[in-house]
Amino acid sequence: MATVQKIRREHRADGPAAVLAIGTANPESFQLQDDYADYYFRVTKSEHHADLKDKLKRICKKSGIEKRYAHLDEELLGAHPDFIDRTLPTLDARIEMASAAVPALAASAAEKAIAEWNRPASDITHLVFSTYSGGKAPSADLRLASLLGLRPTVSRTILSLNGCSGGGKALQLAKELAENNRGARVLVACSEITLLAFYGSLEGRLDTIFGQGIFGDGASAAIVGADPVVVGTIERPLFEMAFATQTTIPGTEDEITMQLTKGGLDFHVSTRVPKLLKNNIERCLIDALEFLGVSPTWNDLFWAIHPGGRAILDHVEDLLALDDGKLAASRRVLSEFGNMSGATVIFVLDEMRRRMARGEEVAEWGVMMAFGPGITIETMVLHATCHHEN
Ligand SMILES: CCCCCCCCCCCCCCCCCC(=O)SCCNC(=O)CCNC(=O)[C@H](O)C(C)(C)COP(=O)(O)OP(=O)(O)OC[C@H]1O[C@@H](n2cnc3c(N)ncnc32)[C@H](O)[C@@H]1OP(=O)(O)O
Repeated sequence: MATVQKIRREHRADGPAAVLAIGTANPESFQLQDDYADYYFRVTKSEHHADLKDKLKRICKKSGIEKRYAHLDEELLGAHPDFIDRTLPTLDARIEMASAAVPALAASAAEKAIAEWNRPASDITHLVFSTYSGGKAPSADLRLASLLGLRPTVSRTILSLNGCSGGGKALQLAKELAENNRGARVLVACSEITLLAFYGSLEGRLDTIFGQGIFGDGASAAIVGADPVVVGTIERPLFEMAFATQTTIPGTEDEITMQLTKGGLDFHVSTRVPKLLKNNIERCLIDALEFLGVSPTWNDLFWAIHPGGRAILDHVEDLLALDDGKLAASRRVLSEFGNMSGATVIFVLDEMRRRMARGEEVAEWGVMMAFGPGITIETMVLHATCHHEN
């Protein structure tokens, strides 16, 4: 008779989990940051809020963003003018729209990841899906499984309202699943669509103006698995996942919040967030790297930091005295897409592997960090295996 220990040993993977493929997608419609304040106040018919328009212009100018994508374009908004007024009961209509758009965008990203992975979608054993843009069951994870033709036994997990830390958490869960289930192949999908939180401006609601200045829509996907199939180089690891932690900054529950209301998704991000992160991330980094028994200088590592805002990247760079270019992957993603909440950090990994393939980043070891409500800090130590691949 087999023992539980023996069964456990046989069902665990031998090697560490690794990111085996990445895909990303955005809606077709985009706005240039330089034009955004004019666009927003025109389509929301709020030109009379001149002071708020000036504020949005200031935020856009300092955002480090050039372009952002959005599912809710002028035409769709024209068909739903009630979305502009946050006091109207539009939640049902927003959720209906998001429940189709969120999995569809996730499928576009996942199809690219699966094509790169080089194996059929039916080989995926687990799905971890993260989004703040939902409010229905069955959720976007089931719809995505159906769009991709995943097997009926695929084991699904949905993470809701994790905000900007959702991608980090989803990757950490994927690592645990892959290492504890021999042969598992986990599809991580993050899909964020801002239409739940799109309102016209209102005096005294500065969160709305802030959100309009930095957030955008996007979906990202990664395939995670241990013990890659190397015969015929079917699977090629990009980043081995060495160690992951989650930390919550005590007493910061009210600094980043999200709540579904009858009028959509209400959110608040305090102006203290960049400073709070600056004061707390070094401890997370030291703990994660001490556990591994290494103490590199910060510039010896590569950095895949969630670009929650330009000020967050500036604070991290300053705190760790990082050389110019060390945060180039995060800054480029911020510039090209804005803050796509939980989806963003996988975009940064995608950009990082391109930089590594071009020889623009040579560090072998690195850190991925994502930040969200809590305030939660997700930290993962990565070992890159994609430097000399292309
Ligand atoms: C086409 C796309 C369409 C998109 C539609 C989008 C619709 C909205 C959707 C939102 C959904 C979001 C839900 C997710 C929420 C969870 C987010 C997270 O988990 S974690 C998110 C983590 N991300 C962050 O925490 C963002 C980090 N922050 C930053 O990166 C920067 O502060 C900055 C870029 C925003 C401004 O640059 P900086 O160098 O600081 O420049 P200054 O000091 O000169 O300030 C300029 C003006 O900005 C003001 N202001 C600043 N902050 C806030 C605020 N929080 N609050 C309000 N206002 C704020 C400040 O008061 C000043 O006003 P004024 O004096 O001129 O009147």
